[in-house]
Amino acid sequence: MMNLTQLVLASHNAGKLKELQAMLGDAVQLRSIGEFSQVEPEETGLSFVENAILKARNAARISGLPALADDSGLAVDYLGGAPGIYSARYADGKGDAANNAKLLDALKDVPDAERGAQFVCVLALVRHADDPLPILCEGLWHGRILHAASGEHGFGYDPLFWVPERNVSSAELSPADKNQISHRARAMDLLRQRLSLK
Ligand SMILES: O=P(O)(O)OP(=O)(O)OP(=O)(O)OC[C@H]1O[C@@H](n2cnc3c(O)ncnc32)[C@H](O)[C@@H]1O
Ligand SMILES: [Mg+2]
Repeated sequence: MMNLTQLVLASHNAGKLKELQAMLGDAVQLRSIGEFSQVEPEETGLSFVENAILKARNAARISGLPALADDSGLAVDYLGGAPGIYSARYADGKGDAANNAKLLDALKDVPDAERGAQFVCVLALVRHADDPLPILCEGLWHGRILHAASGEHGFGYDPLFWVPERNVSSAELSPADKNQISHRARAMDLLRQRLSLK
């Protein structure tokens, strides 16, 4: 088994780093790829899996450390799974607020019953840049897209994602609660099992 006291997280998203480090606890220290490079790799894959592997390999190459990547996004039923792997770029790189505004507009007048969506998270772990056997773990979180933003916690699309288990938006969940039930939490549970971490 690999020595995993230190991993580089192949992400420039501070929200992901915070959540993943909280889930891992003290056993594994996540170092941001931002310590090594500010250049973000182009996400050229057509699936979450491809993009997660691409980001993990890139970070391992740059840092010389084993690397964990998180490729995630929001798949909306009414939009045939969009924005999906393009979630971060949905409003052409103008950021979270613009992404949320565009999504609300795309679902204007769509009734609740047709506003189903899932958050998706794929975690990829490589021991080194050319690792032929990346560990892949996926987590899904089912919910619905609200008609207006609500809540201040989290990041990205959280203010628009209604969580049926709690009857609030995911931005209204405490960070600890989100980290128990989110797509990312589910993927991380699987990863911990694969690595025999507790
Ligand atoms: O690629 P890295 O550097 O990791 O950072 P990123 O923000 O570009 O990450 P992705 O390419 O995986 O795109 C993820 C998109 O999905 C959104 N997203 C992912 N997880 C989320 C969560 O838990 N809550 C809200 N939005 C989330 C996020 O805001 C982005 O728009
Ligand atoms: Mg990205």
